[in-house]
Amino acid sequence: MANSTAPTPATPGALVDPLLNHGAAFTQPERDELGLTGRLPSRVLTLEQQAQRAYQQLEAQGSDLAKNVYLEQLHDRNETLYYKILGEHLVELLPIVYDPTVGEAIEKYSHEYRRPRGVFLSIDQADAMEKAFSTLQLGPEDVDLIVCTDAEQILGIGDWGVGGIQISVGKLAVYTAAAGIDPHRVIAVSLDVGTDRESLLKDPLYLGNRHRRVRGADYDAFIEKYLRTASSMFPRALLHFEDFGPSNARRILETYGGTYRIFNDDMQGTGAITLAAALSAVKVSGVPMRDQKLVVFGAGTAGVGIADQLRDAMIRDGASPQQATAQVWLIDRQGLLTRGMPDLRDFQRPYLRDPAEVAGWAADGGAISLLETVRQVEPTILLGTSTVHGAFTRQVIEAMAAGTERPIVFPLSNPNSRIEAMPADIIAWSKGKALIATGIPVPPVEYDGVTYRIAQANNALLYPGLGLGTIVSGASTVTAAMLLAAAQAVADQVDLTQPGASLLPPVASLRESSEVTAAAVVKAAVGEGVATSTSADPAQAVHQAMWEPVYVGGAA
Ligand SMILES: NC(=O)C1=CN([C@@H]2O[C@H](COP(=O)(O)OP(=O)(O)OC[C@H]3O[C@@H](n4cnc5c(N)ncnc54)[C@H](O)[C@@H]3O)[C@@H](O)[C@H]2O)C=CC1
Ligand SMILES: CC(=O)C(=O)O
Ligand SMILES: [Mg+2]
Repeated sequence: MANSTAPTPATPGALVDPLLNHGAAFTQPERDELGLTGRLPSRVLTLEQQAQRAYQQLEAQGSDLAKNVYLEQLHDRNETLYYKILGEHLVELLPIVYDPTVGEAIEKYSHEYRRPRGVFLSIDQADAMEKAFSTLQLGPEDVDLIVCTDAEQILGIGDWGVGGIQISVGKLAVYTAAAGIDPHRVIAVSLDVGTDRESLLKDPLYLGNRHRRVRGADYDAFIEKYLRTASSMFPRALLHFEDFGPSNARRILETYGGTYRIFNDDMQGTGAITLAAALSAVKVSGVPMRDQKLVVFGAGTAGVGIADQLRDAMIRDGASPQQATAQVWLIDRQGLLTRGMPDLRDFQRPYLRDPAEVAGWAADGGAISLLETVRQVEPTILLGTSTVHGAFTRQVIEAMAAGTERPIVFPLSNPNSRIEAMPADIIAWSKGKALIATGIPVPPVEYDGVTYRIAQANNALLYPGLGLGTIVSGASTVTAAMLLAAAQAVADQVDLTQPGASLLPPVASLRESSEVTAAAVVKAAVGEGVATSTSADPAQAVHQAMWEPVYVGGAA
């Protein structure tokens, strides 16, 4: 049969644009005004009725990935409705649109693909960057936030090339659901520099650049061009960096942090939320922050970002810089990191141990294991940012519990397949003594008559409030004092009076918690002199800035 040349009937714009679409909730006058007469079933629904229907459809999906795909389709159809059901079911749906299910969506991106969301910037067409942003038709005042990734270290699952766009999309969804960042004023970006994952390079359906990662001077020039272009086209925007590889994450922040309004979530956001959990745990354990001994298992972007923040907290609590640094031990693939080892990274250097100090720790003269380090050091805090599932064995936890009364154990690796140990095991092995926070959401654990609520030390519990405070204050940079204010504000919201209490506020109260955190960040930005917009009442300014999922007249 010959293809028809007749034009396809046009779908009216108000039904196509997810930011404008109200679907069956368009009122009769709106339908007339927007050219929708006869293009919708006659009944006009409320947003609440639409949300009820969409939630029923969602619940009928057979798997978490299917739910993620359903929600993304809704996101692409009607953003107000998407955020309505996300906000109403945040505890249930955060793990679907974000960690851990987003990891699966990223792995399957090229196969589950329906339609694009965000801006795809290719290193092979670096000169088209400005043109690509221009297609959004947004002016210099119109953008508050851009989340970008080059996807080299997605969560704990490694390099996923262009599929990483979904982490930018997921992080933005959390910003809006958790802190009311206006979804009309944000952009998700993929910086496609290629991928080193063989399975993607061989996959005929892979949607990204089918070549290896570009590194070196060309990569650096591409990042610099992105920073220049994004910040000159959208000077108000906070530039959030997510899931870059360890060699680039810190370098980009350190090179450009003083010049551009950059935030590295894996280093700064993770460091701050872990500090908040540690502040709570220290209150319970009774060991002062200045005396904490920290073993980091997995000394990459997140692990050393956290070590830096905890070391600074020890210094603020009275330890000398030298003492605080000496109270941190890093373990990576080579075992305990000591001076003179090959393949060390610059950012690990402050914490390297003297080989003489640890001589004899390795039974066979080889690598010094986690277990041996725990036995020798008797740490008070054990941090997992290694992506090694099961690395915190019973022996490790028992050794830790033998050395300290209330061991603080934070297995932070995501997603579920990467966590270093499950809380139920850590609680049983430590006989209920461990103070725990994880990256993934974990249900409460019953042990010996106590209900242990497990804090989710995922940067999602902090970065939305930090971002909102940065946007409301118009801060020119994200300073250490703003990060500290956010961590302290999160920690201050925790009630630790009950045995087994969570070390962090629950996801159920994330929106309220983000509002409080944002006000503290605004005050810190003003105090630091980096705010460009001031208000007599920061809490009120934050409250007013928060977007709500409601239909605003016509197709607004
Ligand atoms: N809870 C949270 O908010 C966050 C959690 N993370 C999690 O932390 C993990 C690491 O993420 P990044 O720091 O971005 O990655 P990264 O690649 O920078 O760091 C991982 C480190 O673990 C080391 N490692 C791998 N195998 C090891 C082994 N067998 N023994 C010891 N060390 C080993 C690697 O060499 C690397 O230095 C991921 O699972 C990620 O999901 C990261 C950011 C935030
Ligand atoms: C939570 C997060 O940012 C990560 O796992 O990379
Ligand atoms: Mg991340």
